[in-house]
Amino acid sequence: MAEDSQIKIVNGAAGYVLEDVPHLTDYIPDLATYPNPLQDNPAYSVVKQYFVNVDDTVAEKIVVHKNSPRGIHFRRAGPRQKVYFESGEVHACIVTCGGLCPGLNTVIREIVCGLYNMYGVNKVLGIDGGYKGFYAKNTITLTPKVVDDIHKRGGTILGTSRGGHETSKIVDSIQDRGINQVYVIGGDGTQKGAAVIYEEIRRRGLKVAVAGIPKTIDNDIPVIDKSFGFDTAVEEAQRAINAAHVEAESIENGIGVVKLMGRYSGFIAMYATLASRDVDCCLIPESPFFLEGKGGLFEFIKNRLKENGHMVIVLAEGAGQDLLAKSLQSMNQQDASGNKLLQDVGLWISQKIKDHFTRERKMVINLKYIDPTYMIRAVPSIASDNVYCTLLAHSAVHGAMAGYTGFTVGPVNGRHSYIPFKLRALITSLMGRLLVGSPRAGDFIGQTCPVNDLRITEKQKQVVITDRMWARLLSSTDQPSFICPRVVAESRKNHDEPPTQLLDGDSCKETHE
Ligand SMILES: Nc1ncnc2c1ncn2[C@@H]1O[C@H](COP(=O)(O)OP(=O)(O)O)[C@@H](O)[C@H]1O
Ligand SMILES: O=P(O)(O)OC[C@H]1O[C@](O)(COP(=O)(O)O)[C@@H](O)[C@@H]1O
Ligand SMILES: [Mg+2]
Repeated sequence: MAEDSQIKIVNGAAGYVLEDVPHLTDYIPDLATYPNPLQDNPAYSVVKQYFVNVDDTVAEKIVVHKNSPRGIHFRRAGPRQKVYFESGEVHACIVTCGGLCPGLNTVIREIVCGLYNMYGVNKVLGIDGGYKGFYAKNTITLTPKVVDDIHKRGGTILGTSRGGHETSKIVDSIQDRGINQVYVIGGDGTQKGAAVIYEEIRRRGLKVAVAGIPKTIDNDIPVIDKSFGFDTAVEEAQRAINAAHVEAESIENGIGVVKLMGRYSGFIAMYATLASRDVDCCLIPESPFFLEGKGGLFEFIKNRLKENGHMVIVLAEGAGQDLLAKSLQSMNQQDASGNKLLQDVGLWISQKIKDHFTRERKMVINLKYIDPTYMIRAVPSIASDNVYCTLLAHSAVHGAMAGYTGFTVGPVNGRHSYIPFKLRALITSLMGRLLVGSPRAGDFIGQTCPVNDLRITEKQKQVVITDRMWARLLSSTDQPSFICPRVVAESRKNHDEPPTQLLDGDSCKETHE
C-alpha cells in the first residue's frame, strides 16, 4: 500500500499492479451489506455469472513483451453480489458541468433509469446548472418518466456552468439534503472538482459515494479509450467538411477552412480528417506549424491549388495558438473555470492566407471559413454513443451501489473499469519514457513525465505526433509534417531501440492550467 492512505496500490506477482479505487469501508468500517437486488430481476437473472468477480481487473497495457512487467490494472466495473446501500436508503443526485457534449442527456437518463430499474431506487435529484447549483439553485426531481425521451435532445436538461466550485458549500448541501450518491458528469475540470468533493466527504466521514462520468468532446481524458460524444462530433464534423469541399471545388482556387473543437488535443480534427478524405491539410495543437518559407503552410497551399485547383483545411481551435499570440499580442484571459480563452485561429489563419495570396502573390483565391464548433457540440448523440453512454451510466451506478467512491468510470482497452481520481498509474507507466510535449516548429523535444502524485485529471490525452495514427493522417493528406527532417533524425538517433508498440496510447501530458 502506498504512503497516502487514499491511494490504494496492490502489487502482485510478475509485476502486476492494481490501482484500486477507494471504498466507503476504507473510512467507515463495519458497514452493512445487502444482496444485490439484480439477482431477483427477471431481465438479469438469466445471465450466467452476471456479477463481476471481486478480483476481476482490467490491464492498462494489452500489448506486452515476453519480459515486460504486467503493469497497471484497474478494478473491473460492473454489478457486485453484495451492495452497500438498501434500495430505499439511496438518495442520489446528478450534476453536469463544463462545456456541452453530445450524450449528456443520455448519461442522465441511464443513471436515473439504471437506479430505478436495476436497484429499485426512487429518489434521484438533478442539480440545476453545474456545481454552483448545489448551493444556489433548487433541485429537479428526476424519474424515468421525466427523462424518458431526453436522449433525443442535445445539451443537458440539468443545465451546466463553469466556475463556482465552492467545496464546503457543495458538501454542506449534500449533507443537508441527505444525498448519499453523487454522480458527476464532466470533463477534466469537473473531475478535479469531484475529487475535492470526495476528499471533503471522506474528511467528514459521510456515507456518500462520489462517481465521475468523464465528459469531453475533445477526447482529452487519459487512460480511458474514448470519451462519449466524440464519435458524434466526428460524424457531425463531416457535414461541415463536406460543405467546405463543395464550396472549394466549385470555384477557381477555392479554399475551405473548417475549425473544429480541441483546446489542447486535436483528436476531433484528426479523426474527422481521416474519415473524410476530402481534407488536404489538418492542423492540431500538438503539431506546430509555420506559414512562410520552405516547407511552410503557404508553400503547401500554393502547390495544392496548382495541382487540384482547390483545397480544404481543417484545424482544431487550439492549433497555432503560439503564432496567434505572437501576432496578436493576446492577453492571458481565462474563463470562470480557469481555462485559457483561445483566440479564433480560424479567422486569423483565413485572413493570413487571404493577405498572403492576394497582396503578396497577386493571386485570386476564394476562401470560405466555416466554424461549426457549437453546432457540433449541441447535437444529440448518435446511436453508438447512446449505447456507450448507457454502459458508462450503468457502470457508475453499479460502482456506487457496491460502495466504491472517488472513482471515474470508463473503458480501458474495451473493458469498463473504475479508475481512481487519484491515479499513480500514470506516473509508473510513463516514468522514464520519452513523451512528445508541445514542440515548437523545428524544435522536436522529448519530455520526461515528472514523478509526482497525479490524478486522472492532471494529465491530458493528446495526439502523439510520432504515433502511427498521425502518420496515417500525414500520408492521407500528403501535407508537410512541419518538422525539420534533421531534428526527426536526431530524435531517432537518441532512441536506443526502435519505437515500440507499447508506447501506443501513451499520449498524456501535464495539464495546461
Ligand atoms: N481544480 C479544480 N478544483 C475544483 N473544481 C474545479 C477545478 N477545475 C475546474 N473545476 C470546476 O469544474 C467545473 C467544470 O470545469 P470546466 O473546466 O469548466 O469544464 P470541464 O469539466 O468540461 O473541463 C467548474 O464548475 C469548475 O469550477
Ligand atoms: O465556449 P465555452 O462553453 O467556454 O466552450 C469552449 C470549450 O469547450 C470545449 O468544447 C470543451 O471543453 P470542456 O471539456 O472543458 O468543457 C472546448 O473544446 C472548447 O474550447
Ligand atoms: Mg476541460
